Amino acid sequence: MATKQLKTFTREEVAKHSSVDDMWIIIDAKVYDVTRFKSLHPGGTAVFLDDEIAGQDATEAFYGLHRHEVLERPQYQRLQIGVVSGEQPRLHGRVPGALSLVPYAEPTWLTKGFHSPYFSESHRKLQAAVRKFVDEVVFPDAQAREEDGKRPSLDVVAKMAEKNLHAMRMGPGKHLRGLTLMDGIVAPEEFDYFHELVCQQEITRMGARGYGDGLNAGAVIGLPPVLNFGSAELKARVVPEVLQGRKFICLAISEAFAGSDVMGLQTTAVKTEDGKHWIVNGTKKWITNGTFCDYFTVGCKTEDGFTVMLVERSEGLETKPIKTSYSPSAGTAFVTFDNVKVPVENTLGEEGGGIFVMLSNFNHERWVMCANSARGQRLVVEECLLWVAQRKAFGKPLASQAVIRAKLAAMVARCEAAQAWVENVTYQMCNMSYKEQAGKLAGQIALLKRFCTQSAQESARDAVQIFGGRGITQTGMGRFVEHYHRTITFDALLGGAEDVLGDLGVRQALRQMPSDARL
Ligand code: HEM
Repeated sequence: MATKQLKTFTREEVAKHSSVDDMWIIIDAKVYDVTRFKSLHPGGTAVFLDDEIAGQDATEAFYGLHRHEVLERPQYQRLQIGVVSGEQPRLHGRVPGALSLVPYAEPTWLTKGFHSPYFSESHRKLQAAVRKFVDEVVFPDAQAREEDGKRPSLDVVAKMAEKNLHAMRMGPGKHLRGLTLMDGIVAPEEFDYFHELVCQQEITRMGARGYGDGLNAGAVIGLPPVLNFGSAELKARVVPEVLQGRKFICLAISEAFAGSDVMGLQTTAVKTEDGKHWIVNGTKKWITNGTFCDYFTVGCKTEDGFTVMLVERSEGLETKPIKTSYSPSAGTAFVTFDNVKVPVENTLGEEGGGIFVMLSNFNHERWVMCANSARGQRLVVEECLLWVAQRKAFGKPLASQAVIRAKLAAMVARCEAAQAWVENVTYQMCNMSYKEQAGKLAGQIALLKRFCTQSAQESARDAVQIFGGRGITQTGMGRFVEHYHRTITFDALLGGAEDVLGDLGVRQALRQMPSDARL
């Protein structure tokens, strides 16, 4: 199709087109012919008949009611017939791959003129590449899948695999050996938890919570037990196909009977007489990615206590979707095991040693959630700052109301505090062995997660107050805030509920109290 030739008009010429049968408007120096469109306009025809709109510059009115992305939709781009002579369009929405210049929209280490002791040139290069990739490849799919509820597109999963993004989301370790990470930007041996933080936070920045979980979050929590406790044969078979996005894995621990109470689980695994297989019976609930997974890392009650094993989708294993408050893209499932036969070689760790397998997994899982929570909050701060600056109420920008500024002050403080604590813990992880992390950081990460999810929920509430009705509307200007507010409680529950984690953190601290210290 030939590109339409855009003409140049003076503002006086545009003003002549202000009748019902011939109507133009200006938005950001671009001239739109809305004569036919106005009767199809989702906001009604009447708005265009206003003397201050027809034939006039409607930029301010437009941006008070629409996100910039509306003008980027092909069906509306076609309405543009020209530009105002001597003027240049300058307004933009999200610029793919670019850093945002909105204050606090980026963590300090990505803010011009600010410094950080943690991030090197290699982290910065990775960040730039992952942002570009996520914005160009993943973001459009995320928005579409959140809407239609389908799982993330397999070609996006495959493209992420080409960059080895699935592998990088597992953190540093032997699984990265020999891989080309993000076209070789980072060498596998230099990849550390800050590199992983970059990957996790850039993916979260999409603002699509259900889709984000659908995008192999199951592997982030379900594969490490295989990596750390699986036999060499099992790892050789399962790990590459999961990291290459050809097979999917999830963590199946929680049950309807027992949420955070791992010892109260009722799914059983009993050995066959020849000792070669486990026979698994029971159910699991709220299993992220379960609807489409090939592998399930399952916690079972066994003769010796609690054992974790890798169960493959096979006869007797069924999954049903659970409707939750985020999108079905996450593949949240109810899983039933009816005499499912599992080779004993699929046992992860010691028989009866499942608690150790689970506990050692929790730190990384919760740290990922903290990293994501800190980044999710920041996106909401950015949305709110943009909104209060461009939206007018009572004849003044919303930002001129002190009560709005007070809310923003609290939101900024929370997200900066969360990020600073996440970066500090990340630094500790980079400098501690896996075992040391398990011993020293479990309490700290539990408290951090509690802080992140509580502050996220407070900011979600503030953001809805700032956006008003749009904060509870799934389309239009407040759509990211609505989504955030609707889905934020997931973070506060998955990987341990807030009260449970708070208690864990304090109990750990009390255990380390010096016996001779007194007030
Ligand atoms: C080329 C110009 C325009 C296009 C393509 C356009 C498109 C749209 C679209 C797609 C919506 C649905 C909501 C959304 O997706 O954000 C909408 C809603 C709306 N539009 Fe427009 N519009 C244009 C110009 C205007 C102008 C100049 C005004 C007013 C002065 C206006 C007033 C409204 C109103 C009041 C709504 C409903 C907003 C809401 O429910 O929150 N539109 N428009």
